[in-house]
Amino acid sequence: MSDKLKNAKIIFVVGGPGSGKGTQCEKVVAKYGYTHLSSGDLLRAEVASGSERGKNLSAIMQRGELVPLDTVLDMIKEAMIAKADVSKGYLIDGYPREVKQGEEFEKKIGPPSLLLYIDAKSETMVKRLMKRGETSGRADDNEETIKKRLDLYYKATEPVIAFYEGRGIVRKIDSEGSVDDVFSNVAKAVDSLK
Ligand SMILES: Nc1ncnc2c1ncn2[C@@H]1O[C@H](COP(=O)(O)OP(=O)(O)O)[C@@H](O)[C@H]1O
Ligand SMILES: Nc1ncnc2c1ncn2[C@H]1C[C@H](O)[C@@H](COP(=O)(O)OP(=O)(O)O)O1
Ligand SMILES: [Mg+2]
Repeated sequence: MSDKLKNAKIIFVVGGPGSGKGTQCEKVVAKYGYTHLSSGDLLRAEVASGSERGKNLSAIMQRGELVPLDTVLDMIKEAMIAKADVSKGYLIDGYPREVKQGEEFEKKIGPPSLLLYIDAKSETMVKRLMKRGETSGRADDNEETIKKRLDLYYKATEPVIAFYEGRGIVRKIDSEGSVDDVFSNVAKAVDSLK
């Protein structure tokens, strides 16, 4: 356990690909000043660095699969420590994507105070990702990979919700409405933390 993160306020942001996690996190940062760490963004930065590790990660992500737990957890922990002196709290976006990731995170860093479950219909997520794919330049925003990512989400990530529901820290947010309507409910959930 790293002392610097001992009492850090941690919010897990969990939801399917294209549910709106990143969009809502940006609005939480603007309003509350939290530190937004997106597992996907950290991984894409590693890929962009051209490192050997990045090459391996890129192949996995293009297949819509999960990268190794230790890799993504170490990257998140490193990024959290780097901001520990200035952070008001952390939005961990896109992690955990399976129950054992949550367990490992809690062993190495600490427990979450809240889990924001960003919930959208499958067809909505596909529609949004296909649209995002027109401009994102992401190798995983294509029909075939989107399907794999959705399958993986329902199989591996939805059990994360149930795991934390047992602790009473899950706030389910309907993400079908407009960005602002969704955010008004996200803000209520974050305010409940104060
Ligand atoms: N409430 C919403 N209504 C319509 N489009 C949305 C909404 N939230 C996000 N989007 C769009 O859907 C795509 C996926 O959103 P994003 O925040 O990247 O989701 P995630 O991080 O969960 O994959 C983006 O192009 C984003 O602009
Ligand atoms: N916690 C995690 N464990 C394993 N792989 C992860 C991960 N977070 C992200 N990845 C990999 C698999 C994802 O399909 C890919 C993109 O992640 P992302 O940017 O969070 O996707 P999205 O924002 O579209 O939901 O990176
Ligand atoms: Mg995202």
